[in-house]
Amino acid sequence: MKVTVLGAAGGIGQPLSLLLKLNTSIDVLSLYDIVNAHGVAADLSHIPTKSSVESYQPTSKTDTTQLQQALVGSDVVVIPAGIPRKPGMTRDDLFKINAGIVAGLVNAISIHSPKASVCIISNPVNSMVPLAAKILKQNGVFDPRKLFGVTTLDLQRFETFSAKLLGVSDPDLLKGRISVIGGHSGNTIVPLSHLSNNISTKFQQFVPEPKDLIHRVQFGGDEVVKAKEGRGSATLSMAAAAYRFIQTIIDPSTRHSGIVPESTFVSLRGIQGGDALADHLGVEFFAIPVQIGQNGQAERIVDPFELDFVSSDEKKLVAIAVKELKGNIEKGLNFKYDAKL
Ligand SMILES: NC(=O)C1=CN([C@@H]2O[C@H](COP(=O)(O)OP(=O)(O)OC[C@H]3O[C@@H](n4cnc5c(N)ncnc54)[C@H](O)[C@@H]3O)[C@@H](O)[C@H]2O)C=CC1
Ligand SMILES: O=C([O-])CC(=O)C(=O)O
Repeated sequence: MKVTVLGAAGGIGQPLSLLLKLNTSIDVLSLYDIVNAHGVAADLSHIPTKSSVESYQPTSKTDTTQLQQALVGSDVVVIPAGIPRKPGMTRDDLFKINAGIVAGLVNAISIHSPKASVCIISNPVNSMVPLAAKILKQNGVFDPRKLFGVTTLDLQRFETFSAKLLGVSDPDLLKGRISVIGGHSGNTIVPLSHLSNNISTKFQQFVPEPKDLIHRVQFGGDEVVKAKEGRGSATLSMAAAAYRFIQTIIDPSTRHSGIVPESTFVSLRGIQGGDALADHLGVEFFAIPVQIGQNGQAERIVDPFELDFVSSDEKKLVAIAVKELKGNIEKGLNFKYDAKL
């Protein structure tokens, strides 16, 4: 099992690489960054776990061999490369710079590790995943079951804040019993609390007016950006979230036994159950609970609408989310990337 982190020396990349180094299912941990990849790898290589750590860093602006070597033979590639927000910025403000970075990396993936599962963390996720899908498609290697936008941090926040309000001492108990669907920015983030009768009743009892909770989940990222006062956005909680998601891809035994699996932002068509959902929602990309198969691919969409897990109030939030998502998706698809630049 070879896992490659692109952007490994960053605020998310470093703690995420640490967590991956501690995972005993991984044989090779491949770290790539345009700065300090070797330093991070040297540091991690002093941890006595099974995996070997390799590092790759371009020696000039035109050096593509390092990225190629980092990617070759990868089973999973994670992308936390790109700039983070500062106070006053939206995730959409990151689009121009991050689209160029992500497009270049995904283009290289399509050439050097076309069969890898690709997990995109870089913002804005709502646009980066459509952009990545387009590039993979153009290069003839797109498998919608292997492209994931990592939205697990929204779920982590919903679990954390809900557990406090519900008086649940161990937030783990909520895993698979609440969910977050839609996308990964403000109004596109839709928390769902009606997955199980038990939990739904608890919410009615302890959170009869969920507006504040929903708002906190939707804008949890801003809370961290503000608290960091210009020194970036969520990194540690994000590393934990990405690790949680990657674990479900590389190690089926870590999957929780809740009512629904965890959500991820995917290209719906091409995944079992995706056509019906795309037709129902009127969007091609959406964060939705996805059953991950033995080989780490999205096997089946577990549709919370079909299961009648979405309340009428939540459906109104979904309608708002879909409206905004359409623009985000279009923006990603319209980005012009010239591989020769
Ligand atoms: N999906 C989610 O829930 C979340 C996403 N994010 C996003 O993750 C991204 C990274 O955030 P941080 O780690 O805090 O930023 P950071 O600035 O600390 O790290 C980014 C890293 O990417 C590297 N990088 C830049 N261009 C590169 C390239 N072409 N190839 C390889 N590496 C490259 C930089 O050298 C740097 O080490 C941001 O876009 C941020 O908005 C952040 C939190 C949550
Ligand atoms: O808010 C940001 O820019 C980073 C992010 O995506 C999050 O923390 O959810």
